[in-house]
Amino acid sequence: MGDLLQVNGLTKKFGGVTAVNDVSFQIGEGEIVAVIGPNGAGKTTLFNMISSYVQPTEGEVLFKGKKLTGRKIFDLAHLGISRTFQNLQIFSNMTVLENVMMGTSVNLKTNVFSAGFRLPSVKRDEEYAYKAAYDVLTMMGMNDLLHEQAGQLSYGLQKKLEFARAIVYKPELIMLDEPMAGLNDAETNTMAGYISDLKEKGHSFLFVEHKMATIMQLADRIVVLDFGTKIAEGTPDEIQKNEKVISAYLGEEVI
Ligand SMILES: Nc1ncnc2c1ncn2[C@@H]1O[C@H](COP(=O)(O)OP(=O)(O)OP(=O)(O)O)[C@@H](O)[C@H]1O
Repeated sequence: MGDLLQVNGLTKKFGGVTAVNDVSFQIGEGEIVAVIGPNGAGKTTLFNMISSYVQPTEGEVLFKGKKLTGRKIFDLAHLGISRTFQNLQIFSNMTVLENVMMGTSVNLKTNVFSAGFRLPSVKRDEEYAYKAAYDVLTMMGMNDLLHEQAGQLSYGLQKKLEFARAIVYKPELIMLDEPMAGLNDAETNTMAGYISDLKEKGHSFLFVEHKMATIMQLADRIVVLDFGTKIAEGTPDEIQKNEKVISAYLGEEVI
């Protein structure tokens, strides 16, 4: 399995605080990697560096051998990387369909939402965006909500909507920051099902999550952070038995 993503020695210092300290790991094609660790361990900062929201103090990230570090956020989408956020980032005043259509703009030649002229290329792009968004929303059982205002949806549905927007342009690597947070058990299982299905289709995932059962079920490999440092990496089985991880994070009850 070739490496899709290589994280090499990432460090981030905020003034006197070292939020992430010399963290390295890889993600192979079609692999699901989870990042876990106690609150404040540096998970979100690591995520932000990988997705170019935050520049590292040291280290670099390669995607299919190309350097990501220093690129614009929009470039990442073009390269085939998407991400969701711990705090939902949907367009509340737009409809469900429009939100997901926005996610397709990376694959379009024209800007569907600002194009003033009714050129054939704009129409083709609009049709593409509509069909791609419709197909994803149908797959996720949300096709009866197409014209609802996104801000009016329940929290669980808004999480699904953000996920739909992240996957609509079929990125190779999908980064999810706490995709199950705030979801009930049924919603969590549904979300886990979508992730497994996409893995079957060859997509790779990097996700941060606190729900242990879901992580153990989904992840091929787990990276554990504590105080910004990687203290362990391994399969779910290995991580559950790792003494350092148990004392730093998991506690005795999980084993
Ligand atoms: N912009 C910032 N400026 C200063 N310190 C920051 C900044 N962002 C994060 N930190 C600090 O870096 C450390 C890591 O924070 P981070 O949010 O990455 O942890 P986390 O593992 O994602 O936590 P949680 O599980 O609570 O989301 C913390 O000590 C935090 O206070």
